[in-house]
Order: sequence, then structure tokens, then C-alpha cells
Amino acid sequence: MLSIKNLSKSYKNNGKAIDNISFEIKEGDIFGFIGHNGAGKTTTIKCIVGIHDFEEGEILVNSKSIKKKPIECKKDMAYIPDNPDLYDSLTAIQYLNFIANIFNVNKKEREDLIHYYADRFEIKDSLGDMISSYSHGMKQKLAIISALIHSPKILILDEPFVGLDPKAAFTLKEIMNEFCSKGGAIFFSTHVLDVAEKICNKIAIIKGGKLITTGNTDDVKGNKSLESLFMELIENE
Ligand SMILES: Nc1ncnc2c1ncn2[C@@H]1O[C@H](COP(=O)(O)OP(=O)(O)OP(=O)(O)O)[C@@H](O)[C@H]1O
Repeated sequence: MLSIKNLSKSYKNNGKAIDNISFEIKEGDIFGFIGHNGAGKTTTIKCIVGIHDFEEGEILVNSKSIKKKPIECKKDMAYIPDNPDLYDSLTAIQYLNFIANIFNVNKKEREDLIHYYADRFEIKDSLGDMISSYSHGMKQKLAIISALIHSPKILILDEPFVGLDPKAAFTLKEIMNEFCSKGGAIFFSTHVLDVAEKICNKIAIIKGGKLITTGNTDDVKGNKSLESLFMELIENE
């Protein structure tokens, strides 16, 4: 569903942020992207979703190039940044309808999805409130619902658990599992290694813009915990 081949990206005046990385995400995968601060996770994600251009390599979304067919690719994907920028002067329901309009989601489908996810995240009673009155966690929940409203096939999430309370984090994990069991795929960055260890069937560890390991979680970590493997790789590579 998502193929990253020999991706390299430099920032002006800041050298190479991503150096020749490759990995594949297939239907049903929950793929965790792990790395220290400044490793290159957000840069990779922004290349995948078409925010950043890149000078080398190829990114294919369901066999379509993000460079050549950005709109087609974006219809198949949803992206939630680490700090979602929502429209404070709208109510939550106005915002969700705005996003649903952009993706041409019909009335019945959007109502069903909004009802289902707002109920799961326990913000149904606040949908009529201004986004400016929302807490960070409520904004995060709203961003997740808005990402799911066009029934994307691939979810790209940058640090999705930051700012969520334990119950919301649990609900998000359930929703991620449901999404992938219905044929979707998820790629997400995280610093929370025990979450990655529990829910990801595949992982990649990035350090200084280079991929230092990737594969099935069980194969990559062997009999170690993900935390001890991560510490070992980060210190020794
Ligand atoms: N807009 C930018 N201009 C120049 N350099 C940048 C820019 N954005 C990121 N970088 C640099 O690229 C490298 C990778 O940064 P990136 O934000 O991708 O890391 P990250 O793994 O997401 O980090 P964190 O876990 O702290 O969010 C860092 O050296 C960073 O300083």
C-alpha cells in the first residue's frame, strides 16, 4: 500500500535529514517508526504525505507516485500531524463537515462516522462547542475523527499518543486495530516504545536520518524488549 524507496531529503543550510531509507507497508500493517529527537521521523512523514519535496527516491501510495499524482495519493491517505492546526473559530461539527465536504463524503456516511467516532472518544456532547474551547487532548481526538471521515486506506500519524489521556490512548489503539483488520494500513511515529511493542507488527528504527533496522517486530527485537534493543542500537550504531 505504501512503498518508500531510497528516500533522501536535505534541508537548505542543514544538510541531509533523510539518507537513503526504504521500507514497505502492506495491507493490515501497523508500522511503528521509532527514533530519537531529530532522527528524521517528521521529515519522512512530511515527504510521504506530500508536504515536503525530496531530491532522491520514490514514494508510492497504492502504486501511485506522491510526486506525480499527489491528489490521487491524498485521497487514499489521511495524515495527522504531531500538533494539529484546527480552525479555532469553527465549532467541532462545522470543522468535521468542512473536511467531509472537501472529500465529498455523503450526508449519511459522514453522520454515521461522526456519531461512531465522537461516541468512542466521548466528545459527542462537545461537538457544538467552539474548537477554541477544546483542550489539547480534545483537539487531538477531533483531528483523529476528521482524518477518518473520508474512510482513507492508509493512516499516517505523527506521535498520535501525545496529549491523550490513558482512556483515549486505549480507544485510539482499538480504533487502529479495527482500521487495519478491515484492510487498512497505519504508519505512525512514536517515542512510546511499549505502545509500539504492543501494537505494531512491523517497526523501523531511524537514527541520524538513516534506517538502522526494520522488519517484523518479533524478528527485529528477538528475545529483547524493544526499549533495550532501541537503547543498544542508538548507543552502538
Ligand atoms: N524546516 C526545517 N529546516 C531545516 N532543518 C530541519 C527542518 N525540519 C527539520 N529539520 C532538521 O532535520 C532533522 C530531522 O528533523 P525531524 O523533525 O524530522 O526529526 P524527528 O525525528 O521528527 O524529531 P522529534 O522526535 O524531535 O519530533 C533535524 O536535524 C532537524 O533539525
